[in-house]
Amino acid sequence: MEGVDHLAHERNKSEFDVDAMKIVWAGSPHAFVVSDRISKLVASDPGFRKDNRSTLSRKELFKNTLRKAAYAWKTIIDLHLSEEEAAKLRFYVDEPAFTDVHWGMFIPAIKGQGTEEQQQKWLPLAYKMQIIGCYAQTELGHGSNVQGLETTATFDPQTDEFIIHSPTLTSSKWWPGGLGKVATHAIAYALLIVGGREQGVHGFIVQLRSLEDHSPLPGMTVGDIGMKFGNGAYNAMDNGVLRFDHVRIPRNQMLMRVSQVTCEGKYKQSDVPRQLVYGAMLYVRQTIVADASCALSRAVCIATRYSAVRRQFGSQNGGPETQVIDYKTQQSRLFPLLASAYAFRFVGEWLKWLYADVTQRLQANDFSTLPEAHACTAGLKSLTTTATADGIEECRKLCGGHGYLCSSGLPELFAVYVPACTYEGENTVLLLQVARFLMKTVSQLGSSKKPVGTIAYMTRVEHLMQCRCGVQRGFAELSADLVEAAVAHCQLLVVSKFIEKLQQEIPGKGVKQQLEVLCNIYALFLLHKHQGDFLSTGCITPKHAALANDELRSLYSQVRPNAIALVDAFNYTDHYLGSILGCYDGNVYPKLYEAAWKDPLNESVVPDGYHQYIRPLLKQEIRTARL
Ligand SMILES: CC/C=C\C/C=C\C/C=C\C/C=C\C/C=C\C/C=C/C(=O)SCCNC(=O)CCNC(=O)[C@H](O)C(C)(C)COP(=O)(O)OP(=O)(O)OC[C@H]1O[C@@H](n2cnc3c(N)ncnc32)[C@H](O)[C@@H]1OP(=O)(O)O
Ligand SMILES: Cc1cc2nc3c(=O)[nH]c(=O)nc-3n(C[C@H](O)[C@H](O)[C@H](O)COP(=O)(O)OP(=O)(O)OC[C@H]3O[C@@H](n4cnc5c(N)ncnc54)[C@H](O)[C@@H]3O)c2cc1C
Repeated sequence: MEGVDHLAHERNKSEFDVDAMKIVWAGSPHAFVVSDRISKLVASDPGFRKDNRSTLSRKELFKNTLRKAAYAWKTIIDLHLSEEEAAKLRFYVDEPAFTDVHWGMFIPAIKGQGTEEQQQKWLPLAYKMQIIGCYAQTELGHGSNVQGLETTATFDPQTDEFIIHSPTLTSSKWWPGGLGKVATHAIAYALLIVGGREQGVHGFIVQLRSLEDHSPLPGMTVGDIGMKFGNGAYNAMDNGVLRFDHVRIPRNQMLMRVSQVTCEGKYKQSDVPRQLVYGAMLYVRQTIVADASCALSRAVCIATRYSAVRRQFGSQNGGPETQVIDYKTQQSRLFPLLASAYAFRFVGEWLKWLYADVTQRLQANDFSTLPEAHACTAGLKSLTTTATADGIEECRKLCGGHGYLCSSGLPELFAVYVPACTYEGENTVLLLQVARFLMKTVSQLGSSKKPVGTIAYMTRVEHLMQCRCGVQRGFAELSADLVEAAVAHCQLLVVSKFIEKLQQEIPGKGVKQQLEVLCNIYALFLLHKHQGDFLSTGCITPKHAALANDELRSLYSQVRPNAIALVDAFNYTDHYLGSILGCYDGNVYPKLYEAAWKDPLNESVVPDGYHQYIRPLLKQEIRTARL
């Protein structure tokens, strides 16, 4: 039944103002208007079609991605879109591409680590896409351990140049997105050697390919690293390999905000901390947290709508079966994920503020909050991406068998999303950074240096005041426990930022009440999941635990009538969702049926290969056939 809203009865049940919730989700009325307009623009333009992605070969997929990126750029120019609108357009085009890294890493690295002069030279070219950049840090043999990178940048005072070189196979750059086939330039990270002395890892702007015919410049061996997890999905991205053979670049192409090399060959450090070399990672981790709520909400939207459409068992007197969303087990798996999507949205908003704050301070040479900003971005990146990747997979299972179809949108979403647990800092490695920060704080408790900001609570935890161990002592031995402590610290951040959000004025009938329910679900679900830890540490009694579980069940019942409206508030178009199971009108079965016939296998009734393989089998001619 085309045109009928099969979820209308669900929408009629909702107890709050969905339009007002859409604005809360978007962040502001302005953000909502921009997001709404651009998502509809992309959805209505056949040039951004994506429903055939999973059936394309790698080469076709990649070429189609190039076409879309060029088309997106033309649209941005033709419509005079602002930077904010252009970023939204790329977001809703929803295809991993070299442009993500160009805008998301190459430009921020120059902004954060380049001098004024370098920014003036390179940024206008990058903004106009007259050069396309990638971020070449990771090597075949070294990813997490940045200080272990082997690529060298040796200063030659005779020519005022750096010689960039890959001395070993393991020093080959390996993974950078956009590097394989597209990027003309890279921010390449290399061990700086000046006057025979190693000065640690620094970033360099290196041209990779000719701006005339795109051929690699002399001394560069460059290509794609090959197929990745999932058909379609992240294979639209040309993650690359690069080897340098004594490539020479001018001295002024070392990013010199943090430290400089003079033409006489003197290495000088500014009074900004060395850690600013890692600045681009701080920025991207913050954007990844914001993105986690998008990916999780997308999966949750699909699973929630489909759970309201899908019916199994419970038919009474020949009436309809029960909607699976009414099963308590389905609710107990789905609603904590719905709550998490909202929780990550708000902690992402807060992290954006924290990042803006630390950036402003750094510009004024106040470096005091950098360690906290590093711990927050690293920890929340780890927590939200792990939960989102697991959550997408849970949503797939919540959709039963149909969740396994590519047309559900969930396999591709998972395949594209799951590397977020690894890139931009492997999640366990990042939690160890948080643990180190926490242990440092503990070791300073009782001194004159009082913890402030997100760690201020530590002074109130009595038994921490008794800890007097050095940071390093026992760290490695206890690292598995410390990682759990780091997760707990980050969960505390998520919960407290959700609570702070609720303390703000939130307009719209019933909106605040719904958010309170979701906040309580998020917190109580955590308590439920980690009941053992809470009980064993005496933080709660068994009675508290039982009360919390009762409350959780009651909260699920409160969410139930509002579930569809709560996912409608994400305001996703059917194009962006890319899922038959999650389509707005809930008309799932005819769409699934129709889509099946479009599969390339159904182009012929009798398949290719029948005469060669099936018929000889059936006719028992297999032994004589030439296979
Ligand atoms: C389809 C796309 C989907 C989603 C994306 C959505 C949005 C993103 C938008 C744009 C991005 C575009 C595309 C994304 C897709 C993929 C791109 C992927 C890119 C990459 O992966 S780039 C490579 C990233 N690599 C890493 O992250 C490496 C991880 N390793 C490290 O960070 C460090 O080596 C490590 C682990 C921190 C160790 O550092 P080190 O060896 O120096 O040892 P220490 O532990 O002693 O640290 C020294 C000192 O420095 C402090 N510190 C460390 N890092 C930072 C930092 N970033 N900022 C500030 N300070 C830092 C540390 O705490 C120590 O301080 P202390 O001495 O204790 O005071
Ligand atoms: C899709 C994708 C896109 C990427 N894009 C880019 C890009 O654009 N540019 C770029 O430079 N890089 C990129 N990368 C590389 C990425 O940043 C690295 O893969 C990442 O930093 C993890 O490093 P690794 O692969 O060396 O993992 P490893 O560090 O080898 O991790 C392997 C295992 O060892 C464990 N481990 C490592 N160190 C420790 C430790 N100290 N203590 C305890 N356990 C440890 C980890 O927890 C993990 O379980 C990309 C990667 C992917 C998958």
